[in-house]
Amino acid sequence: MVDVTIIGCGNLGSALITGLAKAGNHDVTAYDIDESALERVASYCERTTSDIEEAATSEVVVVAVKPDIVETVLESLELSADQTLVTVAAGVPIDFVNAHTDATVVRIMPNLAAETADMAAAVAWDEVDEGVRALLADLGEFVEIDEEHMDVATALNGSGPAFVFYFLQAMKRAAVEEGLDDEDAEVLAAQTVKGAAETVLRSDRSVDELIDAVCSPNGTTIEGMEVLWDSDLEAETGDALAAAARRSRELAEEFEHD
Ligand SMILES: NC(=O)C1=CN([C@@H]2O[C@H](COP(=O)(O)OP(=O)(O)OC[C@H]3O[C@@H](n4cnc5c(N)ncnc54)[C@H](OP(=O)(O)O)[C@@H]3O)[C@@H](O)[C@H]2O)C=CC1
Ligand SMILES: O=C(O)[C@@H]1CCC=N1
Repeated sequence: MVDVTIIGCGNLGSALITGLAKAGNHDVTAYDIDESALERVASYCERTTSDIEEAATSEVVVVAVKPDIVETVLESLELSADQTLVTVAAGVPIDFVNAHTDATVVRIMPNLAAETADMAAAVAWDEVDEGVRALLADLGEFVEIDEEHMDVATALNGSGPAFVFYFLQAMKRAAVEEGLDDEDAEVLAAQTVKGAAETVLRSDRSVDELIDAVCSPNGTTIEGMEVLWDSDLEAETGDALAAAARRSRELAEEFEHD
């Protein structure tokens, strides 16, 4: 059992706590200044606290507050060199966190699918931290990257779930327009996205080969694919990803000027 504290139990922190509870390999302490946030996660963790000193005793401490609150939290956290501090905040550089703590700093870009242990995460570290590796492995898939690529990871797998939710909803709405029941359309759209993603992860075939495999000659799929290939969807998706990455770089600049 690795002792983990999650500081900030909002959207992301609560997803991490719920996912870790399912995996069952961590002793989790939840810390937040908002009592109602602690109440919402209480059944998924060993203890909740609003005492920062109690929160600071774990081997791994994850700071999951908004980027502009990170400095305040770091200033109140007394960690030692044998502890690990995990930062998840968009745009907050490792150097900035290092300047505020004696702990080993690991930067990750997680996502909301931590809740179901289907998280995609990118991690940047000077050397592998076994405690964090075990935590990430429990919550889904992760890749190791250089910190300079954190902005694009933030756009791809941090913001990415929102982009996919949007596409899923567009598919669902179109099916409802065609007459399908709302709930049935949601189940079919969501399971289709999940199954397609799982197929990409598990298959040896490329995405183009998989598209080909669905497109029967003179069948239905090719009619829909012709519409997508003729549209601006690929370029617009690229623009969305670039906008999110640009914002991550902007946030980082704010910390560099501190
Ligand atoms: N949401 C996402 O999908 C992802 C988020 N992230 C990163 O995770 C971080 C958190 O995002 P998110 O969960 O969406 O934010 P939320 O606002 O949902 O959660 C933050 C939580 O921290 C609490 N909080 C505020 N100040 C303090 C403090 N001083 N000490 C402890 N807790 C505090 C907030 O309380 P209150 O509401 O009362 O202010 C809230 O409960 C961000 O840095 C973001 O960049 C990374 C990847 C994905
Ligand atoms: O929107 C944000 O800033 C955070 C970081 C990635 C996902 N949510």
